[in-house]
Amino acid sequence: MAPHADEAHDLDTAAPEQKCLGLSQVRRCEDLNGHSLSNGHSNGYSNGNGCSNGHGRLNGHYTNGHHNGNGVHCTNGNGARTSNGNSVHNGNNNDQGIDSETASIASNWDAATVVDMPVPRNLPRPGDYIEFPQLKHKQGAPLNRWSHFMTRDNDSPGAQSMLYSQIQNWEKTKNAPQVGIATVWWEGNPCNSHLRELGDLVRKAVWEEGMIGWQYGTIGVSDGITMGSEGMRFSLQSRELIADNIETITCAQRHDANISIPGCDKNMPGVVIAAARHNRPFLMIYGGTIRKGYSELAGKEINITTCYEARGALASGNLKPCEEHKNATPEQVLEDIKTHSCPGPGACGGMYTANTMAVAIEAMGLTLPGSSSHPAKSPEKMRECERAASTIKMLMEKDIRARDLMTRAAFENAVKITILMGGSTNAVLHLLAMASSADVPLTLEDIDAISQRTPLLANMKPFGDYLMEDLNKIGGTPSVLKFLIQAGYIDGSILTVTGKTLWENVADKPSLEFGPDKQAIIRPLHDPIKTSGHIRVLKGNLAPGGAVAKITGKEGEEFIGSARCFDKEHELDRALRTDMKLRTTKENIVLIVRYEGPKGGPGMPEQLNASAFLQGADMANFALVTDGRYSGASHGFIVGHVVPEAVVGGPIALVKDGDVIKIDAVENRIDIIEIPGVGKGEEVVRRELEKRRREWKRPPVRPLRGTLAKYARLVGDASHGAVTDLPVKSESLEW
Ligand SMILES: CC[C@@](C)(O)[C@@H](O)C(=O)O
Repeated sequence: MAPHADEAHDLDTAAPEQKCLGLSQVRRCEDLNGHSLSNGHSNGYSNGNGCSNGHGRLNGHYTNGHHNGNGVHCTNGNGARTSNGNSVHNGNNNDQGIDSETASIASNWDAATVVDMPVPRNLPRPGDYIEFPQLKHKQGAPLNRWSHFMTRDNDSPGAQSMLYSQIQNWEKTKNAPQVGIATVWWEGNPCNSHLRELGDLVRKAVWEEGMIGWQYGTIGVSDGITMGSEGMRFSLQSRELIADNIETITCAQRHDANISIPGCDKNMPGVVIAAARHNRPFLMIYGGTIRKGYSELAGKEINITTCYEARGALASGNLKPCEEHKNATPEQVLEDIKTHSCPGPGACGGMYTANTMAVAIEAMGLTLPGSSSHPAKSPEKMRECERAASTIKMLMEKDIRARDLMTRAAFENAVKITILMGGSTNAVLHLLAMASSADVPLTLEDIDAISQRTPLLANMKPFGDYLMEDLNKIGGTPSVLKFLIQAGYIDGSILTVTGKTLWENVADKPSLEFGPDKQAIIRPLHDPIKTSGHIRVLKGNLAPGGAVAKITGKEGEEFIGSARCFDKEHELDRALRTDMKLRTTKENIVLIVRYEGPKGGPGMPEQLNASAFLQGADMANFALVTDGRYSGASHGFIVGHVVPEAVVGGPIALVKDGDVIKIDAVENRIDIIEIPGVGKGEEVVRRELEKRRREWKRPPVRPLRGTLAKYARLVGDASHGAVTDLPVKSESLEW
């Protein structure tokens, strides 16, 4: 069937980085947020007013008179509110790629009366994605901007018949907007097992708003369950598959909006990457954290990490029962820990990867307030699901799309809160990947620069004492955001899914209190855990393309030791279990685990088994270096994401047992500084590595077929987020 005339060539052609959309005309702006994209990280800190940071940020001309009733006036105490002054009168013109016929369909939709909406538009580059004329922006009705091409007139009777069979109501089939509800549901993982129930709540609320809610599932992989096995190789690629899955359904089925409900680590970046690609009105509902567990035999609160660390403790004779149960064997203690670590549904409870990503995405404004800290099983989580329906409808009415919120300032918030909260190293990969999908410039160097000037404040696990459930009790992420906006670390002026600014979302939340007898989870600014970030981007002759370390300071800031190399994680695992000489050495050892990168693994597996073993066995004289990655639960002197990875001939492939390696988390370097029998110093090492490179042969790469083989062929390096959907520079792409 020939496309509708208005479906064919009705696209806006302005370059995305120049776009800022007024509604009845395309306006060109320097950038998306009133400051230059290229120097975005020089954001500086706001003046504590929590709303304006003096960058002319767009923060609040979103008036539609109904639904959110926000009237958005900044409530930051000083009334500061900035606008870039580009308010554009929308009027009722019909030049946005939606014909008059469609407009009449829209009349059922109580057209919004938006008059002034300087939303920072971040449209994809024309040609990057399958194009729909509805790429044109328009406030108010119709809300079925994408789906009406199937449901109007008689062009698609087959589609209409099939849709009607599910809806049983012609009025709705023809006119109601269609909201995709993507749940990363599957029942084998506590992080995901409850998501369909949450999806059902959302679906019901969407229908009650007069819209159609289509719930569907995506794939998911559990890091916790696959940890240490070949299955773990599928974990990182599941992020890409989730993104592909949601992009496919949203675009193929022409959904008018998307609500995604992820739970486990890769789920969150996966749904956000999808949102940047389909660029429909979007919001994310995080599945929520698990409750903490308790082991009677160990006599302490426990969580999933306790299981992994108990393994090392068992092997080294450190796993002991508490006094009250002193007759229990170590095996019984382990059994009790395993039984009680996961007391219900929800994602792993510390500031591990899932909670890190959820907090980061909330700080970007892509969730309702509190989404990242509401526990999986809580009335707050249920209310959030119900509220999602009216929120998405409001976003559709205002035509605020995913990329409009995915600005440079939003990404900076995400990086900063990851550091302030002691988040997972995986956030580096995921934020780079998410930014890449939204065409927002964000580099490893930007993350490093932010980390250098951002303190670590949260006393949360893995290295600290508290879990997300504890944080929720003191006000959760909204109270933390309120504090951090007031402190000037987080930009409160970004637009969020509520149609209000981040500051407006949290201004009336409880304030954190500091001092004796108050909370001990978030440290005051004058007493941080570390004055700069725990996430360190290292470079040096071992990782010329970058590496990412997690250094909280507890483990020291410098490590010098002799290399002990392992090709693949299972070799190290075997050595840790069986090589008593290695385990009992008093020498400083740098364990190198290679051929575990995105391509070489393939799949860049998380190496929690090794890091937890070292913790559980108190092996503080060991550092770990890998081209793979770590769990959010990993801590100790750990360096991952080494680029270039071994399989492409990176220097990590050339290290030999005994080489002396220095990791310097102050100067942010990782170098081979001495080669026994050859000599010391930069030049000597460089020449020796050149010699070894000539002798190096790439080991056979497996597998050759199937999803991981496809992944290995497509995936980029970790310093660029390990993405499979790399930005294409020109149309002359070689196939
Ligand atoms: C056991 C599962 C974890 C904690 O490893 C993973 O979720 C992560 O944080 O990376």
